[in-house]
Amino acid sequence: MATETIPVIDLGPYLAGEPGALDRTAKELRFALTEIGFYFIVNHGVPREKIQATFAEVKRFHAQPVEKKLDLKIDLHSTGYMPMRGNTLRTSTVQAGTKPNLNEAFFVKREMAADHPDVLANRRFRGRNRWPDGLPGFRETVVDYCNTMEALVLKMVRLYARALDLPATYFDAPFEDCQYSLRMTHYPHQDGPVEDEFGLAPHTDTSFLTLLAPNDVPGLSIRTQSGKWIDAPAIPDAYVVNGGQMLQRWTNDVFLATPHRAINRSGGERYAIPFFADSNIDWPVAAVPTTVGPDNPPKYPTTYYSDYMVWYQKRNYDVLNDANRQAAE
Ligand SMILES: O=C(O)CCC(=O)C(=O)O
Ligand SMILES: [Fe+2]
Repeated sequence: MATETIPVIDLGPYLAGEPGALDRTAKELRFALTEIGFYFIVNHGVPREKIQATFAEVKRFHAQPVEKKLDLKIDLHSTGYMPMRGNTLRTSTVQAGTKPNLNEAFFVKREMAADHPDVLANRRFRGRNRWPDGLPGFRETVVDYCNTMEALVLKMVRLYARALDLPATYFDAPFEDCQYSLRMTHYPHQDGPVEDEFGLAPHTDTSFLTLLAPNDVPGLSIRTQSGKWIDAPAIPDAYVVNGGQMLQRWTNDVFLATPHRAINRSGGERYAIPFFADSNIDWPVAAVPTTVGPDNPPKYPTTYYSDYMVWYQKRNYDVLNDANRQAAE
C-alpha cells in the first residue's frame, strides 16, 4: 500500500554539491512522486526573511479596498486580481458541482520587457504584470521572490531528471525561460460545517511542480492514494511541493498529480503563495523516454502549455469567462 505520510526531503546535501547526493535525493523524490505526489523540502536555501517579506506584501495587497484591487482585474494572460468567489473548479475530477471558492488572489508571472516580441505580439500568457500603485516595495519584493523560486526550480529539475533515470541535465533546456505563475491568495476564515464550500475546492494543479511556501496558518489537506484526506502537517521552514497535470503528461502518469484542497478554519486570515512552475511556453510536452515502451504507449498527446491553459481556464475561471464574453461582444 502506498504511503500515507508526506515525506520530508533534505535538499541540503544536494545543494551543497556533496558527492552522491544528487542520486540519493532523486531516489527519495521518486518515492514521493510515485507514492503520494507531495513532499516537503527542508534546507532549500530560501531565506526565511524573504518568505516573510513576501507574505507581508500579500497581506498588504489584500488589505486594499476591493475597488482598488479590481482596477487590476485578471486578464487573458491570467495575471491580475481574481475576486472572491471568482472561480469554480469545474474540471475537477475530484468533486463535482462545488460552490465558488472562498478566496481572492493576485497573480503575477515573469516580468516581461515592454519591447519583448511576445509582449508586442500580445501573446497569451506572456503579458506584462500589472502592479498596484500606492504599495511601494510590493513589486520589488514579489519579483525578488519569483527570481528566488525560479532559481530553486532550476536546481530541482535535475533531481526530477535523475528520478526518471534520465541524464541530470535533461530538463535544463525545457526549463530555460520557464513559464511560471505566483498566486498570492487570501482565504478569509470559514465557520461552521462546510458542505461544498471550500477556500479552494479539491483539485489537482496544472503545473510541472508547485512550491508552496511554509505557512504558519494551517488549512491544506491532500488526498492520498487510498482515498483518505489528510491534513498537511506544519513543518517549520519547510516548503510543500507537489506535481500537477503537466508532470503527469511529462511522465506518462508515472508521477502523481495528487488532489488537494484548502479550508481556513483558523479563526484568522490565511494567506498562501504557491509558485507554479512549467517548462518553456513553446516546449512540446510529451512523455519522457524512460516512461514509454512497447507495452507502455504514451497516454497523452503532445501538449503545449498555451493550448492546455486556454482549455483549462475556459472551464474554471468565471471572471475570465466574463472577460471573454465582453471581448467577444
Ligand atoms: O492554500 C494552500 O495551502 C494550497 C493552495 C493550492 O493548492 C493552489 O493554489 O493550487
Ligand atoms: Fe493547488
